[in-house]
Amino acid sequence: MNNLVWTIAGSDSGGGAGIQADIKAMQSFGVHGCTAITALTAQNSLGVEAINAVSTDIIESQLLALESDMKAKVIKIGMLANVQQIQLISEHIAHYKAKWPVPPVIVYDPVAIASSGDVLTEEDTVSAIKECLMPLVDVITPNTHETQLLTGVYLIGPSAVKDAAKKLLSWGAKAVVIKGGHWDYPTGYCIDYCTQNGEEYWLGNKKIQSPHSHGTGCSMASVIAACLAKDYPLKDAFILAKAYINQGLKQSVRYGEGIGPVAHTAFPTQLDDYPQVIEPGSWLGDEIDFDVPLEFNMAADFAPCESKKLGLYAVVDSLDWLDKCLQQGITTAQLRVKNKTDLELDELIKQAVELGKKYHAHVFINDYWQLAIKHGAYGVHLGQEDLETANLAAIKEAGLRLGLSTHGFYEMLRAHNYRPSYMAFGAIYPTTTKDMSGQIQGLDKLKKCVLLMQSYPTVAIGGIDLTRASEVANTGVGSVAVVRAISEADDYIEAISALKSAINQPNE
Ligand SMILES: Cc1ncc(COP(=O)(O)OP(=O)(O)O)c(N)n1
Ligand SMILES: Cc1nc(C(=O)O)sc1CCOP(=O)(O)O
Ligand SMILES: [Mg+2]
Repeated sequence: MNNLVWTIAGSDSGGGAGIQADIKAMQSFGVHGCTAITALTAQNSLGVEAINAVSTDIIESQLLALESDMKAKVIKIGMLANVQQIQLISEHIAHYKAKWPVPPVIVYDPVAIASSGDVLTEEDTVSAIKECLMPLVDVITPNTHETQLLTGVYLIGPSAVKDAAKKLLSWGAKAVVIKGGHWDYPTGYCIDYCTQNGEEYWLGNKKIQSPHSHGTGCSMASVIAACLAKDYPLKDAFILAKAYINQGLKQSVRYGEGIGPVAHTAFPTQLDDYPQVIEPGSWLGDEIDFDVPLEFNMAADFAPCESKKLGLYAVVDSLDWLDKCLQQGITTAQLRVKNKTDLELDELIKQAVELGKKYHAHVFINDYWQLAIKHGAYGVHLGQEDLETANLAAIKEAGLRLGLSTHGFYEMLRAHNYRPSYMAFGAIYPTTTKDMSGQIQGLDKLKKCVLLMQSYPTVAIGGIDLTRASEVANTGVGSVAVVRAISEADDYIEAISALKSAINQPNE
């Protein structure tokens, strides 16, 4: 895996922002940072005394040295000190995008520096950014001040944020993250916005009251760049960058007489540091005028599961398989049927519930929450797309448990808003049971998610078989859900027994 990230940015002699912050943030996320320095700033904790632009020849020599030997997977661009620099960098990036075997992903964090002339307030700089650089940018990460300077849109509220983002997209950026750290909207909160491929996400948390916040913008963009280099989707990179900054603000200290730098720490492991995914129906959602979907019935705090560790979890597509699994002592199972008529479904779900009662097992019904309520199932399992349409209030009122699917950090935090009865993480490995391409999590992410969601029963699913079950269980996850490891086994009775042993579940 290519874990090389370049930062093309200015040096901060005070060590809190620019190149210095970028390298520290990248290091925290396990990527190797290379640099091409555009300016040598003279600054300390009290302010910027000088910005000494590096000549385009010297910048070019740094880029050529890196290109010949250390091609980047992601390039983060920070301070560009003048129009000549913007043009030079744009030409080089255009070349990389056209000629490299794997074109780099470009994260552009425009830097407005308020001292001896702010580059973003000069009209020819903004035109050069707009015309030369923006069409090459994959993700632009301005703060609210930089957004206003670039777009001319005054950010009086959330709809203005969306308008400004649309403008940046129309100039060619593929995705926009607008950092709300300096915004104080709503009062006492910090909300951030991201839009990509026609989707938009808002994150929010209470403002962390630390004056020592120098370098937060550069660091946040660098974490996004590092996470993209590690193949996280942008919405997860966005979450992790916010959590890293929140963690760093809590640990920040001053070194000079003025404002200290955000602290550089490690991968965030405390749920408290993670932002909230803002959803319709929530307090923050109302504050930022979210449209509530027509059929949306928000509910949270679903009935708990009997046990924190659900053990071997059989996901089956017929009553025959349900019966066979329960007969072998499996205590958690799911009926997951697709493409049946309403009449067939009604009968199947009724009988699945009866089988659960017969064997004193916990049977979840996938997707069909109305029939699960009608027949008094133990619980339902829903996907993220169901959250907008299912009547969650009715599921909760009927006392059914709710299991939710998640694929990554964004979906995990979204699911956490609903306080489900268990949280499922997938797909851990590639699987042929369902198209999960682009959503493979692996063991490292599973371990991180399980730690963050340790207050829930946790379930791992996707591509798990006998050879992998024990390494999955070693992440601390409380349950391993399987389809083919049972249904395609030569001897399903042996397979069930071996899977239970592999995850250290006693065979009752
Ligand atoms: C235990 C468990 N985890 C995840 C899923 C997937 O559910 P969903 O995202 O709703 O997708 P479909 O199963 O409906 O295709 C699951 N069923 N069970
Ligand atoms: C149904 C399902 N859901 C997944 C998710 O990640 O949400 S992966 C998956 C398929 C699991 O089948 P197998 O054990 O045969 O790989
Ligand atoms: Mg489903």
